[in-house]
Amino acid sequence: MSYLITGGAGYIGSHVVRALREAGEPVVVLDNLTTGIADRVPEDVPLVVGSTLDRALLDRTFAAHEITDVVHLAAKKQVGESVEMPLHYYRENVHGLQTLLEAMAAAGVGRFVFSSSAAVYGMPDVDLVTEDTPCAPINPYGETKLVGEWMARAVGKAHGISTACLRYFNVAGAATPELADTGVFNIVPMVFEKLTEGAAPRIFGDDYDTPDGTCIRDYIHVADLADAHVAAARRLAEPGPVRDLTLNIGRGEGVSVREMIDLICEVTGHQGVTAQVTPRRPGDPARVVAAADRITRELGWKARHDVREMIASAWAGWGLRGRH
Ligand SMILES: NC(=O)c1ccc[n+]([C@@H]2O[C@H](COP(=O)([O-])OP(=O)(O)OC[C@H]3O[C@@H](n4cnc5c(N)ncnc54)[C@H](O)[C@@H]3O)[C@@H](O)[C@H]2O)c1
Ligand SMILES: O=c1ccn([C@@H]2O[C@H](COP(=O)(O)OP(=O)(O)O[C@H]3O[C@H](CO)[C@H](O)[C@H](O)[C@H]3O)[C@@H](O)[C@H]2O)c(=O)[nH]1
Repeated sequence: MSYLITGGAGYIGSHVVRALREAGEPVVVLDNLTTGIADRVPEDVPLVVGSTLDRALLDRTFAAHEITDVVHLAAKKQVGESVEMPLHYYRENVHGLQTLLEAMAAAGVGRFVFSSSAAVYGMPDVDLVTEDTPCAPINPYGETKLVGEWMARAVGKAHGISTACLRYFNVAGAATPELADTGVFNIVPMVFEKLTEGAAPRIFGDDYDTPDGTCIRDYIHVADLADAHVAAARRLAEPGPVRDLTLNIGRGEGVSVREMIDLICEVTGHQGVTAQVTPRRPGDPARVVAAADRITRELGWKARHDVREMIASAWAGWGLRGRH
C-alpha cells in the first residue's frame, strides 16, 4: 500500500509528506510544480511531475505505485486571484478533484483526505465556528472548496471511499526552515516583508466589532496540521464501515491582528515598531475562530504548538529567502 500526496511539493503538502513518512507510511508525490518546489520532496520519495487534470497520468501512477490512499492538497489557494480568475480556480480545484476521484473510483482506492478550508464558512457570525455552522463562502476559492467537499462525500458514498474533509483555519510556521511558506499572501510573511524593508506593518482596519477593533483569527502550526492528516488517514484505514468525516483544524483560540503584529515584532526583535492602520480589506470577516473539539473527540488529535512557535519557525524560514 502507498499514499499518493497531491500537492506534496507545496508548503503544507511537504509537511504532510514528512509526517506520514515519520509515521512509517510509504508515500508518492504528484505535483505540477506551479507553486511547489521539487527540492521540498525528499530524495527517496517518488515525485510524479504532472497535473491532477491528467487522467492518464493518474491511472498510470495509481497502477505503478499501488496507491491505496490519497491525500489531496493540490489546488490554487489565493482568494484575490480566485475573484479575478474564477474559471481557473474551478478548473484546477473542482475539475482537478473530479478527475482525481474518477481515477480513484476506477482504481478502487478506498480512502481520501481532502484539504478544505475555513473559507467554506464565509463570514460566520458566531463566536466559535463548529462543523455544523452553515457554509456560505464569499469568494470563488471558498466555493471550490465547498463544492469539493460535496463531490468527495457523494463519490465516497457511492463508491465506498472513506473520506475526511479537513477544514484548515489560518496556517503558519514551518517544521524546518527549508519547508517554510515561500509565498507572501498571509499576515505572518506580509508583516515579515514590511519589517525586512524597514517599513511599518499594516493593520487592515481597526474599526471591527472586536475588543481591540482588529480582526480575530485562529492560527494553527503547519506541523500540527500535518499530524492531523496522519491521524485522519489512520482513522480511515481502521477496519469498519465507510467513514465520512468533516473536521475543523484550528486551536480554538482567537488572536487579533494587533496582538499578532505585536508578537511578531517581539519574536523577531523589532520591538518598538508601530503598525500603520489602513482601511479594511474587502471581504475580511471580523472573527473566525474554530470550535476545535470535534477532531480531539474523533481522532484524539490536539494542537501542540503556540503562536509564538509559529512565528519563530516561520522567521527562521524567512532567513533562507533567496537561496531557493
Ligand atoms: N495555506 C493556507 O493557509 C491554507 C488554508 C486552508 C486550506 N489550504 C489548502 O491547503 C492546500 C495546500 O496549500 P498550500 O498552502 O500548501 O499551497 P501551495 O501552493 O504551497 O501548495 C499547493 C501545491 O499543489 C500544486 N498544484 C496546484 N495545482 C495542481 C494541479 N492541478 N495538479 C498537481 N499539482 C498542483 C502546487 O504546485 C503546489 O505544490 C490547498 O488545497 C489549499 O487550498 C491552505
Ligand atoms: O499585512 C496584513 C496582512 C493581513 N492582515 C489581516 O490579518 C488577518 C488574517 O489575514 P490572512 O490574509 O493571513 O488570512 P485570512 O484570514 O484572510 O485567510 C486565510 O484563511 C482563510 C480561512 O479562514 C482561507 O483559508 C484563506 O485561504 C487564508 O488565506 C485578516 O484580518 C487581514 O486583514 C493585516 O491586517 N495586515
